[in-house]
Amino acid sequence: MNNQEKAITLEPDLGSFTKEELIRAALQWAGKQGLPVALWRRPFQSEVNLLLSFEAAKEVTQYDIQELSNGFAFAPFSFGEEKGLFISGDILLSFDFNETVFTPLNKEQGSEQIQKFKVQLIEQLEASRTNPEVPLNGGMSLTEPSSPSDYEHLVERCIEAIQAGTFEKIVPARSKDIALPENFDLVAFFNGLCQAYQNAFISYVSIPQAGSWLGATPEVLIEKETQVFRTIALAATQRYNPDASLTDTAWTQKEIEEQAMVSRYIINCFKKIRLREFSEKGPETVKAGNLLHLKTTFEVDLQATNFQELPTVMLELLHPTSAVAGMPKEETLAFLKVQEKLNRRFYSGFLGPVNIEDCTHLYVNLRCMELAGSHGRLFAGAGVTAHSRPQKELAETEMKFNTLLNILNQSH
Ligand SMILES: C=C(O[C@@H]1C=C(C(=O)O)C=C[C@H]1O)C(=O)O
Repeated sequence: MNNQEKAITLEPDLGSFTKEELIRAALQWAGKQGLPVALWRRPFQSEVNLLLSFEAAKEVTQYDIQELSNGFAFAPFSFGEEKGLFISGDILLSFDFNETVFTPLNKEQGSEQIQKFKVQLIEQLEASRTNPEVPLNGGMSLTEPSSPSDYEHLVERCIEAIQAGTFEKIVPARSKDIALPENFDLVAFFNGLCQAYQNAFISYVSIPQAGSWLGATPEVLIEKETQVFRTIALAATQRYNPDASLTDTAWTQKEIEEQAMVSRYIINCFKKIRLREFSEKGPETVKAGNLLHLKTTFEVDLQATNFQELPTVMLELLHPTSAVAGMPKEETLAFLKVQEKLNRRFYSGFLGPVNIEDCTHLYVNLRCMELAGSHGRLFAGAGVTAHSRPQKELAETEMKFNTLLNILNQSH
């Protein structure tokens, strides 16, 4: 285990608690003290991770992957103009099958911190029996007007702007406020998402400066697994039909072009930094919950190209990609700022573990919602091109909201 002390297996005194009880108590512990916390499950993994920190999340203007300690990144859509957040990890809790492992990430304090934390966690586990509620960060006002017809008009304005020639593609977004079920259970909802969406990155992040966010995103922004760098171009959307095979899925010209633009955007980023040695696989049809998308995967061997800074450089160049903003980037960002009338906050920003076990996995924060009190605010966008139809794009945002809504309704 790189940079980290040997993992300490859970002592028997905590062994009688279930994974759900431990997760709940750890989230409550962090919430009560106003400390940041991140809970996630990576695609196709059974392991659930929970990162705890003993200090506030740091505000950052850059994520230097080579320099950062073990932690979790949480960046807003307007990262660059606004600061991003970084949770420096002190303790990593990993839950896999019936085993829970506590790993100290902070070399100086290490195992002593774990022992102290376990004592506090036991107290919290007791308290949790009488009050199972997980405290949420944030208290957004739920007043943003974003009616379905407002969105259709926004799509119309996007189509007009594209036809006028300045833009190739624009991705307008909207939000939808919902009342949470009376017996809302965050941990049950998180588990429901993990079970329903094997190929998504499931996350719950709660940071006093950012609020509390839940999501099930299908989109990798950048990944570094030891010496492999990876990014993907994901776009185009249709409803998943369980009776049809993925390989038989037909895509319209509009959808093929829309996704090709995202691929082109990534290749242009590689060109900018004169990187020629990359592999490209796709486009292929992939399932994301109730939806299908087109995806192309790009990989680079960091050792062979001798380009260790690549993840940091590509992160700066890629975000926000044309899958969530548009093409050309700067012009669409300026257009959306005036026209969208939505504070996206952390929706379509990025998030994920950094330098944990020598891997970094950053995802685009899609299919997500912000939680506040008894309400949630869902966010979704759709790629608009010259051939878009407002009604269809509106329906697409509803389908994207359903990624979370279907499971919320099922698990309560
Ligand atoms: C913008 C979103 O999704 C993105 C846009 C897509 C599209 O326009 O078809 C598809 C996948 C994502 O890259 C979202 O989920 O809110």
